[in-house]
Amino acid sequence: NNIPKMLDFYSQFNPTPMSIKQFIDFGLSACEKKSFTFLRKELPVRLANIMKEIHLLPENLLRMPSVGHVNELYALSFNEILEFEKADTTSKDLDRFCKALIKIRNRHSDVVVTMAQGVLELKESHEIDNQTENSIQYFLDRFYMSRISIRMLINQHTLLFGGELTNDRHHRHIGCIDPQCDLVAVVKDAYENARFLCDQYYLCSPDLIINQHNELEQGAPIHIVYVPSHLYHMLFEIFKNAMRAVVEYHNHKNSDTYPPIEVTVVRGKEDICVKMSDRGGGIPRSLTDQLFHYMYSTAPQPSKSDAHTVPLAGYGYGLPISRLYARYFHGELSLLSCDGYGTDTIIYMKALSNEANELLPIFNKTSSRFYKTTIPTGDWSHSTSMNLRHFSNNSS
Ligand SMILES: N#Cc1c[nH]c2ncccc12
Repeated sequence: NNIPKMLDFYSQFNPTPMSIKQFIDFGLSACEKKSFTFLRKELPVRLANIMKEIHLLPENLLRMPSVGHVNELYALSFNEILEFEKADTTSKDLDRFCKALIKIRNRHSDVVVTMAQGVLELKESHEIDNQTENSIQYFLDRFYMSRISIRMLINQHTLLFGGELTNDRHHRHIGCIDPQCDLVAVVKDAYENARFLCDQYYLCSPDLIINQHNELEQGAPIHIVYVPSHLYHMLFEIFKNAMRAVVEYHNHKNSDTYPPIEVTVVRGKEDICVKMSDRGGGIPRSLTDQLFHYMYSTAPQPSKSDAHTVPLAGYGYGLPISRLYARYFHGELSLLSCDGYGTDTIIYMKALSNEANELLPIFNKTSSRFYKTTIPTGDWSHSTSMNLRHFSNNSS
């Protein structure tokens, strides 16, 4: 196929966001033909929307070898799905479609790391100005959100129709969604795994206290219709950062006991929150934004040989991508730190599955304009002494 023409065609359409409720209802009626008919249009639309944006990247990033490689992967996958444009819905075609989706998912498994390498190649070869950094931050948030959404669609289809037996532990799951996800159980699971790494690296780890508050049913366990693997990913990342902060902060204070990490799970009418509070010394407000910056978080990764010395929390892309998982279904991940004391990190999720809509990037004039405009000069005062340059030196 002539890719540029097809790219222009499919990028004209806006992606169609699904809510968790729609994923559940669709999964319960489980019609493979309907799913196939939806995906053979929706997947090319989502791929084309983000591929058009890749081509708008700052020239020097686009020229990086790793970014070129990712571009090729997307073109290949885009083409492979277009093979099914005219296919009818015989069971043979449906089976080939499933196999193609699994092949595409595997092809793209390393894309997060490959893009990070592309950013590193740029960092090591060019001076990065503010506009480039802003474009990269804007792009990667949208690129990784698009990727989360495409992998969600592929996982739902292959889990529902791919013939892979769902292990009985998850017989009630609809694809990768658990209609009765037990939040406290996921918190404990993420804590145990992060604690294992912490013990291995620091030979100690902070304890865990879990509080629950169910505003709608006093004392009842708190469940949510959600994707457990997304919640786990966010909690595991935050636990690693919190444990590292607590142990490193208290080690240099030569205290041998660590304040526990407190997790509070709250169910409200509109939001379900998981707040994690640590007394790990916190970080200054001037640095909190950087935790979510891809440029700042991109450092040469340790090679496989010294993998055992990988820091517990490397501030890799874990936090920015965890925030994307929270935002993907219209939630949020907020980090509120008190420098000198500790940090609260709150994961917000929608309590109602019909409000948990996918949040998808749209390629249009607005997004294109972002890459072209220069950042407006500041319109708030600065604290430098420059303001005093018209006055005599006030130290005299
Ligand atoms: N995520 C997360 C964090 C949780 N606690 C932290 N303390 C210092 C820096 C980052 C964190």
